[in-house]
Amino acid sequence: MKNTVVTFKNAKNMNEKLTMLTAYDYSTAKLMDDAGINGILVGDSLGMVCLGYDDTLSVTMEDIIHHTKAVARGVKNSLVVADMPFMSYQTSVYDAVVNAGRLIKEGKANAVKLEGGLEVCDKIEAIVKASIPVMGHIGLTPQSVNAIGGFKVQGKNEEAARKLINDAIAVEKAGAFSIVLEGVPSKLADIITDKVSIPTIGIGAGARCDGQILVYQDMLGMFDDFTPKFVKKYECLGDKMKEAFKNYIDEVKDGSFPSEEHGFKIDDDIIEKLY
Ligand SMILES: Nc1nc(=O)c2c([nH]1)NC[C@@H]1CN(c3ccc(C(=O)N[C@@H](CCC(=O)O)C(=O)O)cc3)CN21
Ligand SMILES: CC(C)C(=O)C(=O)O
Ligand SMILES: [Mg+2]
Repeated sequence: MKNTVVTFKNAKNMNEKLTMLTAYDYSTAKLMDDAGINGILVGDSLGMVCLGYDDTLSVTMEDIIHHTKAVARGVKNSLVVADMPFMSYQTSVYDAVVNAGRLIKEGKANAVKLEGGLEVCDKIEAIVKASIPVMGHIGLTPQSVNAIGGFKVQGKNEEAARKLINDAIAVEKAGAFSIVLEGVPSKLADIITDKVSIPTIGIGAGARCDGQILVYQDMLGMFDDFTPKFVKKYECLGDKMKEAFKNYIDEVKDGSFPSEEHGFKIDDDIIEKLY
């Protein structure tokens, strides 16, 4: 059945965990959708895992739209959420609504996600007023990497913890249907999950969140530039892929690929005429 923002809200009330993964292309999204994932995020982590940047700041609207279109074509039942890239919503409420609209209209996303607490609530409110569902994202917010001074766990002291609780409440009040908690101590994430009536989706935020999300290359073991503590590798596909690439190289070099079965036939009398 098609997952909607209503599915997400009901899941919290039913105490049923929500599952999300990132995806950036058609075939990966299709596999996840077939597997029964609730939501797929076209994350701006795209910049790091697909495009090779050191952070997410260079990702553009065009990048996200391009990849969201591909993901949306692969999906039947998952909720497609597109990340609003850096500087597509921070600049003004107007920019936020226009760019959220493009992710829905051109990208075919079902919802958008943007980073921040109290300071972005005017944008969340305006986008929601335009009938576009918004997912919040607080804690470790990678678009603030230069302001924070790295990809670091947030909310470790009392003041910062209180700020995160207030941010979550503000984001809910602004109309978000769900909120990502990234890089937050587990016991603080528990408090936030209890304080808000929208589902919390955790990544490095413990087991009591209403749902979980991971970057798919991380959980498949396909990305090793860095491995956050919160990543569990369900597979080591990177090693398996490298092995397959090596076998292909060896077989082409030694002539065992392609074999006859991989070729196409033509009548011998035609070939004779060509000689
Ligand atoms: N592949 C990938 N996975 C992600 O989860 C991810 C991205 N890329 N790109 C966008 C952001 C950046 N994220 C990151 C990046 C690094 C750490 C990290 O290295 N954390 C360390 C230090 C934590 C600390 O010092 O507080 C860790 O051990 O987890 C965490 C999250 C999460 N997102
Ligand atoms: C890690 C998730 C939450 C994200 O924002 C992304 O992949 O860009
Ligand atoms: Mg992101």
